[in-house]
Amino acid sequence: MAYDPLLASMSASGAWCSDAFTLASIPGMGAGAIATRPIAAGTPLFHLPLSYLLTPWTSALGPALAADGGKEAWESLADKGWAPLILAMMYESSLGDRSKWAGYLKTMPSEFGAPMWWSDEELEGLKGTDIEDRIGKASAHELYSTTLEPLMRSHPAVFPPSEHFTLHSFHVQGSRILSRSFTVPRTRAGGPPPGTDEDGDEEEEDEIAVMVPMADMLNAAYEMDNARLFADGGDDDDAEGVVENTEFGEGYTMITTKDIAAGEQIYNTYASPPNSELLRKYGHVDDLPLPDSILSLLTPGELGGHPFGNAGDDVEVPGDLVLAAAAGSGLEQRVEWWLEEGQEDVFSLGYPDEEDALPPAFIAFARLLSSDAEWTRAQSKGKLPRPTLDVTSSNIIGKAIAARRAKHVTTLEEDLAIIAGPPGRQRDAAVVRLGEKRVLGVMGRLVAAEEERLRKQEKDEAKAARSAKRKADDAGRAGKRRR
Ligand SMILES: C[S@@+](CC[C@H](N)C(=O)[O-])C[C@H]1O[C@@H](n2cnc3c(N)ncnc32)[C@H](O)[C@@H]1O
Repeated sequence: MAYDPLLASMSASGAWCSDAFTLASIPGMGAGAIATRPIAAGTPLFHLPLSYLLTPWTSALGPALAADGGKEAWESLADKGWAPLILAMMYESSLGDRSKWAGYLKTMPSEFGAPMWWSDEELEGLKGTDIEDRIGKASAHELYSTTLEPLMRSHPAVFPPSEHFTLHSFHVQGSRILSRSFTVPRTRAGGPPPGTDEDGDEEEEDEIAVMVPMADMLNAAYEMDNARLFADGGDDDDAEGVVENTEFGEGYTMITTKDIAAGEQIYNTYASPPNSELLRKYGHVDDLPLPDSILSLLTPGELGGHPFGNAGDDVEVPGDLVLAAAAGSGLEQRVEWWLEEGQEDVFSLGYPDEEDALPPAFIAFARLLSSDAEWTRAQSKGKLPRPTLDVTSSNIIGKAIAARRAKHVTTLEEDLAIIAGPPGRQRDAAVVRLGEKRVLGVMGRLVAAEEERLRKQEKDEAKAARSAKRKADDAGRAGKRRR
């Protein structure tokens, strides 16, 4: 069967795999893992030794380049993000059956739904969404042409002319990493231990992207995860003791976190990102039944007979829209101060939960721009403004939300009509747009209601103060008359 090479490659590398699940084709999701019998929570499904993770240090590329006089060239990639892993995957693919990961590489997709692969016309559908400026095709291309291509050209013995060393293959491997990699501490990937800083203290170990065969065959959907990858050896804070019960050596083990019925799909978690991020990285969107707590916040127009979406959706409101909404002069100095304090220049809005509706930093920023008293206090005390809404800051935030909403070029009706149609890239883009518009709509109304309440409160307080003053004046006049 199609996945036999992966299983064979796993067992040849000292990995272990339970027969409590099988890999199968799942409509709309590619391959996925299905339970072949009931599985209790806490059951290991497969285990991989560290040496079977595909990383820049476990790959045969480093030694091959060193043997060809390319040690320094290889090491020069260390601060170039995914470049070493992409090159290692290109190289391992070129080895064919001589690669330790041959069976794994054969099961990997070469076609992707992520916008990196969309035509210009398809990309039009993402106008105004959070993905629009984050696709990163141009910067990826630059990494290839300025760094990887020259390195490969300097070592033709390691990189002979081959379909595996082209720009296309570079993008394929990059997309595999984007949609399937895991991050692990550098030393567990086979990398060098952290160095020391100028005080002689050990630097914090960084996390790097690696490929984890079989673990990347699991799909995910919002809060549906029933298994997770745990680090054997106890460096996983979330392991909750389950790891100590496994009999495996150092490596990673996929363990069920819930009881799973026979025939049910086994889901990992991708950390429940919003649809914009799901589409950008993984090439799909979550269009699942929304909870009543969200549905009740939508207008009939936003609902549009489609009670589905991603409860984890969010939208970013850039700080410059807040600055424009504040519309004051000399505010750039306040923005500079804010950034020097290490604060973000974008504010992420999601559906409100009971505790926090607006991010406190969003309110604090709006207050910094709108209140001279807060600005004076910020400068003299070095403190961020209090994250408490007043009429002016809620008005500014409302305007910034409206300005962010205006970046979407389609209407709700157009989006909903596309969503009612066939699946595909256009529909995925419309699902992203609808989710963003819903979040902005909900948050815009919430802020407007708060502004209204605060205005009324201000008016009532002013009225009460006037009436108290009148009473005091009347009492004063009466007192004078009595005297
Ligand atoms: C880590 S891989 C999972 C295995 C993958 N299905 C395969 O065939 O190799 C992630 C990819 O699986 C697909 N996928 C995962 N979860 C999905 C979902 N809920 N709906 C649709 N596709 C999904 C997406 O193509 C995503 O890029």
